[in-house]
Amino acid sequence: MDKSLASSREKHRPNRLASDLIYQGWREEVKELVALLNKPLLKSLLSVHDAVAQRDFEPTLPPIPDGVLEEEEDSVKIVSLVKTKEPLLFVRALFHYDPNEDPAVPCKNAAVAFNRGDILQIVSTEDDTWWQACHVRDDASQAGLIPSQQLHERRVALQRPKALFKPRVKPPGPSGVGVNELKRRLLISNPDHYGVTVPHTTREKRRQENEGVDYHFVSVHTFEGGILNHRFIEYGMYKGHYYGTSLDSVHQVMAEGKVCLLDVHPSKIKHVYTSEFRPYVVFVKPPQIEELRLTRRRAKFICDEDDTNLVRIFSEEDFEDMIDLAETMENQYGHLFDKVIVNGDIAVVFRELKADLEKIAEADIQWIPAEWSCSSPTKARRSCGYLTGWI
Ligand SMILES: Nc1ncnc2c1ncn2[C@@H]1O[C@H](COP(=O)(O)OP(=O)(O)OP(=O)(O)O)[C@@H](O)[C@H]1O
Repeated sequence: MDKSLASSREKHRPNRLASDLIYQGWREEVKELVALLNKPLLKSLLSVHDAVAQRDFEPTLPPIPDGVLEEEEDSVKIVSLVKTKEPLLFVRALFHYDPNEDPAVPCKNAAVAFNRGDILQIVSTEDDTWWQACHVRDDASQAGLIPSQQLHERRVALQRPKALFKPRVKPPGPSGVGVNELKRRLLISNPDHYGVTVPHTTREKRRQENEGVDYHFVSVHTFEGGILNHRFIEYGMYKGHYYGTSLDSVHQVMAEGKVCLLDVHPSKIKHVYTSEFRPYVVFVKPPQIEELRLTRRRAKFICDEDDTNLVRIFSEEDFEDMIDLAETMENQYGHLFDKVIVNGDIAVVFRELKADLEKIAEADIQWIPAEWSCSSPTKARRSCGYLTGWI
């Protein structure tokens, strides 16, 4: 498309178009159109289009030095090396790094410390083990060494889960950290916006239960077919009956136009880690033990002892297990989490979570793996190193 077309669209920015259409009596359609045109994805698409139409992407070449063309040589080749303003790549850190705690870093003073969530500009990936990067938040920041993706992945793979050495911890076990409480509060706060999945089970339907509301009641044959066809995100057996959460049940919630609140063990996140679901993963972790004791004084939780569900109050041992298990999970799966919240004061935590989810829904902006930016639905392996795309 040529410049004249691009500049003609410039004149028809949403506001001008909107007032023309409102004048013609298209008020509702106009609102929808303006909302659509203001979506970040569409805006980016239009700005890329304009850049291409105006050939903005071409580097500005420096002028040819005086006298070069007057030289007597038969053929003069002018080679210009131009470094564009384009950076090598931006990444968002998925783990915390402190060179002072890293005995392997070649030079602590030449390394860059960062926290989970920081945005870094990668300057060099030439070395397999140590990359060079600087912080984006800070214009004056110097580039320095950071562990490469490969190095960090190797380190994580070598980490032994702490739980293996702690016989009291029973992963995945009842955590009681408050995931259901937060889900329940989100649902009540906006039932038109949030939804939850209906699980499948092979046990008999009880009188007060409804098919498709409490559970999908299915035969063992159907359930096992679902397992074979990888239709379950998570499943297990309790008192001789299967229970599970299927991918289809997530589709059902999404088909109603709702955000699906899904509670899964971190090891199962990979099943929904696709461009189709684009999950936003929130890890709920317990506060320090003093705050746990204080906030959970009156709380009760369901635990499974000798195959029986018991409702009981938290013991000191439950608190310690909860903290240990959360630490193990965060070490092992921290790279999969978009947000970590510490569930201390429930009212404060709920407000924070709700505001965060609303911000994401409104802005329609989320960090995603770079491979999801291509059009076909893809599964991604979120590496424990970095995420490299931002949409
Ligand atoms: N921040 C909090 N302050 C006080 N009580 C809380 C808080 N968070 C959760 N609770 C209470 O702790 C108990 C266990 O919470 P909840 O059932 O939500 O845990 P859960 O993580 O979903 O556990 P499970 O995975 O075992 O189902 C409930 O009685 C809940 O009301």
